[in-house]
Amino acid sequence: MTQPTPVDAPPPALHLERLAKRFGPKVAVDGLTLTVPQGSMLGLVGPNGAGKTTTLSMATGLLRPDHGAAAVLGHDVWRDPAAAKARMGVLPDGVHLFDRLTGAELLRYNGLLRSLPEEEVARRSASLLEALGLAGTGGTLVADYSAGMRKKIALASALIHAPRLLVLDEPFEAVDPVSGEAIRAILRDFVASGGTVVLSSHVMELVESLCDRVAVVADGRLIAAGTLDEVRAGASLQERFVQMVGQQAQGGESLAWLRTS
Ligand SMILES: Nc1ncnc2c1ncn2[C@@H]1O[C@H](COP(=O)(O)OP(=O)(O)OP(=O)(O)O)[C@@H](O)[C@H]1O
Repeated sequence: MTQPTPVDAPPPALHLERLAKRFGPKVAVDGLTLTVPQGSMLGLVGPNGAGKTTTLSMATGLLRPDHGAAAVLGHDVWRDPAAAKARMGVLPDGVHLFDRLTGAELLRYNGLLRSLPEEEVARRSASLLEALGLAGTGGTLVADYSAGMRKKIALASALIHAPRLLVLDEPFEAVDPVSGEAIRAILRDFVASGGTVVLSSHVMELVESLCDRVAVVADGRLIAAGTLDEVRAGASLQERFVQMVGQQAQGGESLAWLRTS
């Protein structure tokens, strides 16, 4: 696979090379190439059905691409999955958790699965539960968690082995503002210490305030990528996004029947 970096440069945190996926007649991802340098926070944005989740699923080894390749810190996700996955923490779309475990048990399970010693798992679990505002609910069954709490425990599970790359599908969805702020602080700190984050979101203001790089996907193709300033080109990200994607809200004449008077 083509590496766009010079031989002696550090490998990118994530490199996607002409990834493609089709579901029956539907082309979900159409030859998408993207490089995410280490130490950056990239926001992946695009309209509903653009192919973001499919891309992230292929990037993280959850969905096998029809064509193309993905590499995490130089390790091919499909040819060397153990090395790639050891370096990556993933918050997938529509997380399926073992919900008959308590939050603390779920973290312990994930920590032990990552070969961490028992005491280290306990230490990291306690600090993650605390940082994410779940300290009082570590003994509650995940089945009894709210949607936002499930998102937070899934994020904690993705962090417990201190990965170098975090791939997060809509990490702020259903999360309250206080927890959202805590998650932002965790992600900023993670990147400041050399980690890399790739997150998808529909909230342009959030991407604008948190990310230093943006990739815009539409119809399974990358239509823009670069630093935040390069992509927004003097406008707000929201304005640029609407211009690029061309799905400006219509006046709603077809909904005239909805007007009551
Ligand atoms: N398992 C599947 N079977 C059939 N079609 C699928 C499947 N998964 C995704 N698709 C289709 O592929 C396209 C891309 O879907 P995907 O979930 O990747 O988009 P997305 O950008 O994440 O959307 P959203 O912002 O709404 O979450 C859509 O047209 C979707 O209907």
